[in-house]
Amino acid sequence: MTSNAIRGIRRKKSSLSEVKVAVVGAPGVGKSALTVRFLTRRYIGEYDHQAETRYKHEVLVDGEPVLFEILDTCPKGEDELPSNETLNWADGCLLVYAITDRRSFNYIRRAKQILSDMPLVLVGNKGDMVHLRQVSTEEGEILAKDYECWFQEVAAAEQVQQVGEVFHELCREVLNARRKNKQSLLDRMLGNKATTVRTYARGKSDSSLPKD
Ligand SMILES: Nc1nc2c(ncn2[C@@H]2O[C@H](COP(=O)(O)OP(=O)(O)OP(=O)(O)O)[C@@H](O)[C@H]2O)c(=O)[nH]1
Repeated sequence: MTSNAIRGIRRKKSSLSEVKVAVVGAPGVGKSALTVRFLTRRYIGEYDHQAETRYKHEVLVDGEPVLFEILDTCPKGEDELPSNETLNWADGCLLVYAITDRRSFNYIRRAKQILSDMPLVLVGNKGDMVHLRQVSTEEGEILAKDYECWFQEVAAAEQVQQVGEVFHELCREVLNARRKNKQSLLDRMLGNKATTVRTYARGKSDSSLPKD
């Protein structure tokens, strides 16, 4: 392999962003169906797993390579909220409820109370089951406005592109938040430096002033 090729691979690897996503929601809302849809483009109707599952998946988001780490959480019941370990691990959360299940919408409100200030996307799944709807689209929109996050109703059972977009949007939010944090850190550092320079300059000019 030529040295140019090696440099190319190194550059590509270093530009790969890693984004850790926790998929959070009450039992049975379709967390696994959404995750598997995004990972494989397939719909798995019955996904029997008893424990949380972690996946890695590399995709292009807006033309940039991103390595997703996705934690498909698996609460044992409606009272089990995501653990601190999960929340500390995640860069962002996909909050999933089913439009056919009012209690799963209430689960999201309870889960949100323990979330730190992190990028979120709110998803109302099972959008194909409108005849069994218990949560209106407006309620989803109002909650998302309250959380200042992106919201979409989807159907893991029927949609591929829309489900992918939900994950992509969360990725954009995470990368934006990361950029903002970096920028504010940089501003703070530059701000401190500027203060130092100013102090030094004044000191110098003060000492060069003729004394009365
Ligand atoms: N009609 C319909 N059914 C869905 C959809 N998404 C998931 N389901 C069904 O809902 C049930 C639960 O889906 P899962 O993906 O296992 O839900 P989960 O949130 O991962 O459940 P837990 O692992 O128990 O927390 C399954 O029977 C799925 O086939 C959807 O978009 N539409």
